[in-house]
Amino acid sequence: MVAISYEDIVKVPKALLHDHLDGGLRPATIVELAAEVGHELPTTDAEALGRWFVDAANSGSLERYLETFAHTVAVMQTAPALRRVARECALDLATDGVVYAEVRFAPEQHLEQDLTLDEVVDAVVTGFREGSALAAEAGHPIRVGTLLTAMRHAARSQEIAELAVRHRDTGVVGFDIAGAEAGFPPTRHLDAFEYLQRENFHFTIHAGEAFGLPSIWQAIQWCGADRLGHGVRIVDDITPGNPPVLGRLAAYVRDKRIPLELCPSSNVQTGAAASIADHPIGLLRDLRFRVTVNTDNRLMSGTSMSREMALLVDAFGYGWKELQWFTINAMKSAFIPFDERLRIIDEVIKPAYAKVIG
Ligand SMILES: O=c1[nH]cnc2c1ncn2[C@H]1C[C@H](O)[C@@H](CO)O1
Ligand SMILES: [Zn+2]
Repeated sequence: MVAISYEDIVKVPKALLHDHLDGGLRPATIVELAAEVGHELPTTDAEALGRWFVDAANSGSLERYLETFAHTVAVMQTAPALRRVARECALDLATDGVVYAEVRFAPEQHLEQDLTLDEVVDAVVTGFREGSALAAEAGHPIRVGTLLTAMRHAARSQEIAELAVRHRDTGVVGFDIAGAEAGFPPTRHLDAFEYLQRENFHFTIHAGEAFGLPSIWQAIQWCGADRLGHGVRIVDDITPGNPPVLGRLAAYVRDKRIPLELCPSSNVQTGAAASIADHPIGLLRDLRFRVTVNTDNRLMSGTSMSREMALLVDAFGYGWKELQWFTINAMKSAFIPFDERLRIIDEVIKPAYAKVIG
């Protein structure tokens, strides 16, 4: 069998559920926007800046990895800057062959000048719409949904949850919490999650990345998360063996088909996995958890959706069937309505993979 190349993977449709807007800027855009606002960068050479982000994020600690966002958030403080970054994000994802993406960001981090929360969301959603239109013209149709993130160390989750619900008919499809995990359990934001449930809205929670099972358990059993952002530490509840034995929480996650938004390169950088080959995605896929493949932060990982898949092909020998399975898993787990998900699976994903599977 001929190995699948990165270039082949770019050509097939992919679905991405976990990508941060402020973790995916083009280095050249950061340089330009920083010059406009007088923000000092580690270097003003775009190529060197791209390398700087990856090196700085290769820290082995989530907290240090998150420090790099100071430079992206600093240049995303005006409506035109947010709109541009969102437009370029949609274009870059579409050019990489992503046909469906949920992109998240934290509106509360973009209030340093005089924008309101609603203006921040409007600017980003407009940028995604413009980028998607440009991508469609260029022959790369993409549907981008926005997720609003609240920072878990802060105390604005209820406000951000209400903001998300307010914009649910104009592009916002879900809610999330992110930021340093240790010391900031999801139950701190229980009011927000209960509010979202009463509103029949969707949410995912970053859990089981830098902190283990208690965080995953709270996210699901206390907060009612629809999906787990990362969730990779669910392996701590699986005893190796032949066959491996699932504890009660791991069994629950698998039985209920709770989607895991796994982000291989990001996990290697923050120390959640030793290498791609050692990443629990191999085991979790073999055990048929609802596994999805994601980028997390394309800038900090120097990656793309196609590159993440290519790394998995190299490490685990996956073929087109597995790549299709990841893609359909993601599409089934998306926060847009069922009929739209089905349309993308039946009309876009399955026909394209049928051609390459043969
Ligand atoms: O992988 C992550 N874990 C926790 N927080 C994260 C991760 N990637 C990005 N963030 C944070 C930093 C961003 O500023 C924020 C909103 O996108 O979310
Ligand atoms: Zn993330």
